Amino acid sequence: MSDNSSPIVIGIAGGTGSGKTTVANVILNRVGKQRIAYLPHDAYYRDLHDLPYEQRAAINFDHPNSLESELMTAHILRLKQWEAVDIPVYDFSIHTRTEKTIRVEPRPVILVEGILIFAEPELRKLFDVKIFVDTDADIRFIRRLERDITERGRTTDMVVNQYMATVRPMHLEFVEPSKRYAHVIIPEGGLNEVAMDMIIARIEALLQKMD
Ligand SMILES: Nc1ncnc2c1ncn2[C@@H]1O[C@H](COP(=O)(O)OP(=O)(O)O)[C@@H](O)[C@H]1O
Ligand SMILES: O=c1ccn([C@@H]2O[C@H](COP(=O)(O)O)[C@@H](O)[C@H]2O)c(=O)[nH]1
Repeated sequence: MSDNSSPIVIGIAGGTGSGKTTVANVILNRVGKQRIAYLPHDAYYRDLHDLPYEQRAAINFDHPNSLESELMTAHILRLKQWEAVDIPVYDFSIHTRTEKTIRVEPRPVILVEGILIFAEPELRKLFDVKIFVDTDADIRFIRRLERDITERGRTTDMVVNQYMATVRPMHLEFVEPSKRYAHVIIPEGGLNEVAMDMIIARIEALLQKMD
């Protein structure tokens, strides 16, 4: 938990396509980007550039081991000490990290998003507020199909095969059970105004305690 002088850490988990980024964007817009250090867990997929593309594409990206969560944990701890961090930049179309990094400055709120952030005990214990975005699997799959084809360079077959081989089983094994750790479960994600108002009010109250 944060003391009065360290940033508040908020986690947003939920299945692929559930609306995590949308919830994060509502928080960023309503609380103000200038008050938030934003860390997507997606940025911490392991660097696989030593492997050929075919081997990279076959990796189970929905298992906790595919992410360098220890680096994210270290970054959150540094941001909590008001130190800046350089986070990796990941390229989903080729399944590996780029050589670029992005500087994230310390801010009063640290906002963390990802499918597996509550499944990792070391990460989970850092959050002051844990939000789980709950969306039916059929809706999530349709959203993912559209997104992976338009933004991540995939074909329908690739999306369907990956979903059946790893996305769905890992969701059932790791993501869905991690819902039990959430303080708040939001149906409808960022478009759920009542839930978003309550979350924003809580964040504002925590920020006031820091002033
Ligand atoms: N409540 C909602 N109703 C309809 N569409 C939504 C809703 N929340 C998110 N979306 C859309 O679904 C897609 C996936 O949402 P996103 O927030 O990127 O999910 P995630 O980050 O969990 O993968 C996006 O195109 C987004 O605009
Ligand atoms: O190289 C990669 C790395 C990850 N993925 C998939 O990304 C999703 C998580 O991102 P969301 O934005 O929450 O959907 C995860 O289900 C991985 O399967 C990938 O396809 N390739």
